[in-house]
Amino acid sequence: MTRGGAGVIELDNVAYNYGGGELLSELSLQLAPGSFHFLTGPSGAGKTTLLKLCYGALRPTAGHARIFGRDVRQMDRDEIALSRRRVGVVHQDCQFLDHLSVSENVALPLAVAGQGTAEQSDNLRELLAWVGLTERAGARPPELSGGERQRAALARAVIMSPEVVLADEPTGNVDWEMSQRLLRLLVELNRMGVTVLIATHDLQLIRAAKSQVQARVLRISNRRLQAAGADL
Ligand SMILES: Nc1ncnc2c1ncn2[C@@H]1O[C@H](COP(=O)(O)OP(=O)(O)OP(=O)(O)O)[C@@H](O)[C@H]1O
Repeated sequence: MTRGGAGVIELDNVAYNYGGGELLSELSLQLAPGSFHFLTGPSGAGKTTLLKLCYGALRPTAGHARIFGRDVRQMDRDEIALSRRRVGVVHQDCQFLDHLSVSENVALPLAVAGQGTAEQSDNLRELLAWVGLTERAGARPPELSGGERQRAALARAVIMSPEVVLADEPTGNVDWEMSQRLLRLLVELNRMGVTVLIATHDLQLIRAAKSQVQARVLRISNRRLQAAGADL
């Protein structure tokens, strides 16, 4: 079976363990097209691991992970790489190449996909303006502030016009005003139809989002995924 339900990404009774006992168990998640989810839970609970299961960087040790209806177990590396063009990831540590400029880092997924220079520069200009980094296009990543890094990481995640964005602590290490700005960008993407999942410790951010978007809040607790309490 490769076809699942209606989710763009689905985890079906998934477990994961890195070799030292089960980190995630009996975990099911369906990201419906255009939905907005927050994923929370204590440090070390497995949020980053769950995100990696969602984009095929890890394969479940039990259960099924489906990306656009395809079971990850049945996808080879090439197919996973292709599906990654449809899933933008904002990594917790940004993962920039420090010897390249901001614009080169943001454009990297386009270059890897072999897309032409004219197209690249149009997309790139638009995107850098969207995240407010036009003036910083030539800077190297180590010269950026925390908020600039996070915005550059978001721009890189969406340069391939993905259908899904998975953001791992996209507002880590930035002040409240900047975290609101990043949230607005993610909400804007969602309004354009992009499915969004944000992993975050920041419960204040989740509360602030409630007035902007209808979001489902999930929490990893004791290896399992559950709906967060109404206090959030
Ligand atoms: N490659 C790995 N090999 C072995 N253990 C790992 C690996 N990656 C993560 N872990 C362990 O799995 C657990 C969950 O890590 P993960 O990064 O998924 O949690 P998290 O909820 O995202 O944490 P944080 O909120 O601190 O970022 C941690 O105990 C971590 O040490």
